[in-house]
Amino acid sequence: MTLLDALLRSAAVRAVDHAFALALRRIDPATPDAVLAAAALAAAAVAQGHSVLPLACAHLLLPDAPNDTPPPLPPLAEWLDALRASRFVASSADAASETRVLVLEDDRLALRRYWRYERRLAAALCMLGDAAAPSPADHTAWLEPRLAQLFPLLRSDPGDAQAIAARAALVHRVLLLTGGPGTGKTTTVARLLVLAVEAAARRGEPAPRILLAAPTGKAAARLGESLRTTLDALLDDGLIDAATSAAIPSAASTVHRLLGTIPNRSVFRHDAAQPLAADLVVVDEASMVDLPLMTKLVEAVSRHARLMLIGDPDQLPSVETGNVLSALCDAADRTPEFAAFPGRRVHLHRSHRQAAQLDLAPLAAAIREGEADVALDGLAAARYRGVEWQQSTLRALPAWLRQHAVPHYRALQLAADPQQALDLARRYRVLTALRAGPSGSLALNAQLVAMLDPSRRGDALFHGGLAMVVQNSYRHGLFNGDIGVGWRDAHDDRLHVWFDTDTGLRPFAPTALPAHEPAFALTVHKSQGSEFDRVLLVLPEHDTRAVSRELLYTGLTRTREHVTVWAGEDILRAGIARRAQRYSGLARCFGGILPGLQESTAGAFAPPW
Ligand SMILES: Nc1ncnc2c1ncn2[C@@H]1O[C@H](COP(=O)(O)OP(=O)(O)OP(=O)(O)O)[C@@H](O)[C@H]1O
Repeated sequence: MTLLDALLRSAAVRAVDHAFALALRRIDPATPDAVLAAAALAAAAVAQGHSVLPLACAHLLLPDAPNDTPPPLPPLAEWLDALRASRFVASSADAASETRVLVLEDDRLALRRYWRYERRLAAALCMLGDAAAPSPADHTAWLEPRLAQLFPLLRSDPGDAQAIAARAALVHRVLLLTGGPGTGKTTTVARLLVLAVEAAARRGEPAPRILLAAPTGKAAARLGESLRTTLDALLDDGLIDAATSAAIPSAASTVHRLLGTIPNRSVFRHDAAQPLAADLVVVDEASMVDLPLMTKLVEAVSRHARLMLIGDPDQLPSVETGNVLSALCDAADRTPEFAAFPGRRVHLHRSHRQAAQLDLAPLAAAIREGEADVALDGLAAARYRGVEWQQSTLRALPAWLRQHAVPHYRALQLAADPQQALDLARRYRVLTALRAGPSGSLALNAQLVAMLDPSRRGDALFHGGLAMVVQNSYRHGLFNGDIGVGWRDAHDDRLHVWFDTDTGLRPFAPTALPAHEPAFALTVHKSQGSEFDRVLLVLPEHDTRAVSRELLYTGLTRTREHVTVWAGEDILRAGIARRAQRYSGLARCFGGILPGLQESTAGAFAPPW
């Protein structure tokens, strides 16, 4: 059997990756098996979120199922020789040739499409950063006293990161504002927007046109609400005037909507030729934005505008390709020694959220730092308020679900109207590490559906049922991850599924819904950008690569009040030891050497490609 076929058989590549390699073989039947296998693996890597495949690490991408041993890969030197000799493989120097669908840099193989996205993104960021930045000298006289008013901590702590972020936002065209939950990212954004408006007024200019966006409708709604609450408090305290408050929008939209989707096209209305009508673009939950979307977003920001990307790079990266926010943070952190990132990153460390019921921060920190003993000791001693550890088996789970989860979901059926049902749905959610298998979201959804409405055969289209759309449908204005509630109208007994969309609460006929599945149990990946009062986090019984530090951190931090962790000690320990590695070439695009990448020179960045 060829290596290519063996990879398909062991599920190391998908049928679609295999078909991609076969298409290359049809073009050139003499293409060696090693090249075809590398092509299929590079395509499979994209599906796992990697934008490049370091061939030396390719074995790490093979499935880790205990009884399905993946085939051995070719020795690296031979593999590289075969690739270099292939008509389908470009080195970056001759990457302009369109027939070369793969690009090989050192031992890093990429699909040309994603290689180009990374370069386009880096070029677009450099264009923004290159544009003349306003001189900080304009503001200095008034800025410091004003900062001290808006950021009172500055008086006792000159290193207050929130104030540093605000200062940076006035100077840099590109700002990455990062931090964990409750570290004050939104609070800081509100205040730095105030400063941007006031700075323009002091220069005698009109207020900057500000646009706010987030990858999902839920995250956008949360950003808008949270900014408005902060601004209203500043207004009430007399710290800003009504004109300043009015200059800052209180509505955020999804990134797709901001860019203007065109039905059935992957390009948007706004691009470099038709940039967004904005002087300042703020994108929250940026860790969820994948590489192609981030590229199109940054290209659509006008050359004279500023861009702020807000997010938590410790969370799992976007389900799609590219650990974009993390890669940009990497590049920013290594500037100027190793890279030339055209902006600034400010990280907020301190959590300010005071929840009487929940003390998650020390556990989240131990997991982030990989300190398994600290985390497990704390869990075993019930030291983290609001965190409960159930070291139980999956066999015991259905009874627990019936007792603890089902009452929350039953409450949806008794709600007064669809809006109240959707509000109630935010109170509780079962989260899983995996989609498949006995601990996966598919199995737990099937159990929960059967408990809630035994007449259903697995779908959630019943009164009070929660359904999640799993594909983008621009026609419906529904996007992958949007969750709706089934609602039977008392007058005509017809069931509709109601969604909170960009344009408000909307009903959809079940037959008209895009692809969907029950949403009583969500994978942690799908839960990103959402928060719930209470969460049950279910881990598998056998160790798997999917359980990582980032997955645990993201799953736990979805909760506002209480989380139950259903997991054995071994799984937790293995998960805390593992990092959700994503391979990306983006940081290298900023013309730097990153440690471990074995580059010999730090070439200067030279856009555009
Ligand atoms: N410097 C500060 N001093 C006191 N309280 C603060 C400070 N910064 C933020 N807070 C409070 O901490 C809470 C969390 O702040 P905020 O919502 O801005 O955090 P966030 O990082 O945006 O959170 P999320 O992860 O939910 O997006 C809010 O109640 C806010 O008022």
